[in-house]
Amino acid sequence: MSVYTPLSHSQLALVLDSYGYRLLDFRAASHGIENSTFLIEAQDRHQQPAPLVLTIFETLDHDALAPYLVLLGHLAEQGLPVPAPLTDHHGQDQITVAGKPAVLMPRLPGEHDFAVDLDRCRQVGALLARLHRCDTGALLALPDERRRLETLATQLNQLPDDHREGARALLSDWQARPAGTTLIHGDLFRDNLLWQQGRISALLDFYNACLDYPEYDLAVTLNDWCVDSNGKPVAAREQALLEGYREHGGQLDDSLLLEALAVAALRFWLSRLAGPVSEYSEGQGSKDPEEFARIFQWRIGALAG
Ligand SMILES: Nc1ncnc2c1ncn2[C@@H]1O[C@H](COP(=O)(O)OP(=O)(O)O)[C@@H](O)[C@H]1O
Ligand SMILES: N[C@@H](CCOP(=O)(O)O)C(=O)O
Repeated sequence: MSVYTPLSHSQLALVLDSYGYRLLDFRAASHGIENSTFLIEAQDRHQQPAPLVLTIFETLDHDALAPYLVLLGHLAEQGLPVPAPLTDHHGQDQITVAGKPAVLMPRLPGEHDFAVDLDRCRQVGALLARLHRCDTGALLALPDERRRLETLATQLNQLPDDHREGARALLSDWQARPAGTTLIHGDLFRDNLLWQQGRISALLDFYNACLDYPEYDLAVTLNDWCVDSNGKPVAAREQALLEGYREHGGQLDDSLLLEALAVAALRFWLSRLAGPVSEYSEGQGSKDPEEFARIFQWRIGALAG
């Protein structure tokens, strides 16, 4: 759970009122480290239950948030299990709460479940293939991952001596490639999916989405879903995820994937080293960088052959 911006019952009731909902109860979300997320029980105008989520954005401003909201609406329209933003009485999909941008969305069904098996890996691969096929014509420009990597490169001096120069060279090779043009999620970790009766019911947290190589998205995903507690790749899981991807029309370049796996491991090692978005959090706040140090070691070893 992370709540950087606490809200009182009456503050939240006022917010919901401007959308035509009556607040019954709320709690902080138990996952997530970037924003303040409240899971809400409410009633609509017809006294029907309305499960909702309010997210207060801790780092994105209104302009930066706009492309993600367009993206969510677009993906929901195309039948992906993502929450489309709701609009208030004034037709706005973004509001200001406690001085920060905020968005109200339907709460999608399902629960977090961190267990990994081959069937789940296959479903995740299939979901990524669907996402990567989405048309991007109607979207507003999304920030590009290359810029994020450029910013994260400032953390390279925090790496241990034996990895620093290798990591620098890897990143500079990667950055020299032109960016890909496929819509990618960029953060498909287990905590960004919900499950219901063994099927994926929600894909969440699109705030790392961008246009880049599908191999990079697969790499981010494989590094969370398909490694053991020592960061060692689990071949059967990788195969299942990639099979699911290919069976649903996804195509990939194996040598690009090998490099992307190392870059993606480094990306989350560096972002975890950079620390939480704010000193103050009522919850999880940060994640262990060492987990990605171990994954990086495996991935850079495989890349070196
Ligand atoms: N629309 C939604 N439906 C159901 N649960 C949600 C929804 N949005 C967020 N959550 C819950 O809140 C958590 C944090 O949301 P997320 O967008 O991942 O925040 P953060 O950006 O802080 O990582 C999710 O892991 C999930 O448990
Ligand atoms: N998945 C990343 C952190 C991104 O934060 P999230 O809370 O938005 O998923 C990691 O594990 O480092």
